[in-house]
Amino acid sequence: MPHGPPAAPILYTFPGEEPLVAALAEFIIKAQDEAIQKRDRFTLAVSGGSLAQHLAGLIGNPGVKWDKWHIFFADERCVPLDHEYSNYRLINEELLTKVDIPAEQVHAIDTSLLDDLDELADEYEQGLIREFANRETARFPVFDLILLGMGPDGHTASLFPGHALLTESDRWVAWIDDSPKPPPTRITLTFPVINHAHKCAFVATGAAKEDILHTVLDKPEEGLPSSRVRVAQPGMTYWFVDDAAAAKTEYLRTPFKA
Ligand SMILES: O=C1O[C@H](COP(=O)(O)O)[C@@H](O)[C@H](O)[C@H]1O
Repeated sequence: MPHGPPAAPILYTFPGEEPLVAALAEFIIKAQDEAIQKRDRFTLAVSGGSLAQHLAGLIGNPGVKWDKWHIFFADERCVPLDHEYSNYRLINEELLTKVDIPAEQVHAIDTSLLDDLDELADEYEQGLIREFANRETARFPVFDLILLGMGPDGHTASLFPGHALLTESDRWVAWIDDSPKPPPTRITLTFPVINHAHKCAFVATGAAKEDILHTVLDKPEEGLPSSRVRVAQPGMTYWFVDDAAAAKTEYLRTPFKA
């Protein structure tokens, strides 16, 4: 199906952690069911950071069909997989070690290439090509779902404010060696990939995110990275936010319905 201009993001707010985690699991399972019905598999890109702990509603959930899941990383820090900074380590500890997903369906970076960021990003992109080639005719891979976080500076994945990568229009996976947040070296999916997904969902919680959420949702013209996530239609962008993070935004709330 051809892609159209992006629709405005949908904002769901929740009174606390527990209802947000439950709703997010329902939302992910619905995306999974739609994907399996149409394509017999579920392709997901996950972020690191605080997102990992918000995936707890999937653990032990009978609705999840783990054998159909193919997990990539929206961004990864260029460190060994057991390093304290590794996004893989976080997701592995919080989720993957607690569920029954085939190991070959989890696509971590190739840590033998940590000394050559160009090679590392290229190898990760090749993994996407192997997964998506001949399945979608689009110029970019079309993930069923990309789960994103947002840093207090408005960054998402490893796309930071003011960085040259914000205008990348060709590569699927890019590297940086000047991340303002440690560690400096990272790879990241680029905006064209993120904005071609079937669905993209941000998760942001806590009062430390209230100012930046206000800017990102109410002043998109400022062009912060998280404001630039606008999935092309028929895809959609969603925000799962708790009341603390939503305290300052005046953006229209939508009642959650999976
Ligand atoms: O550095 C990163 O930060 C963002 C946001 O993290 P959070 O802990 O504030 O939610 C995260 O989404 C990204 O994957 C990570 O590499």
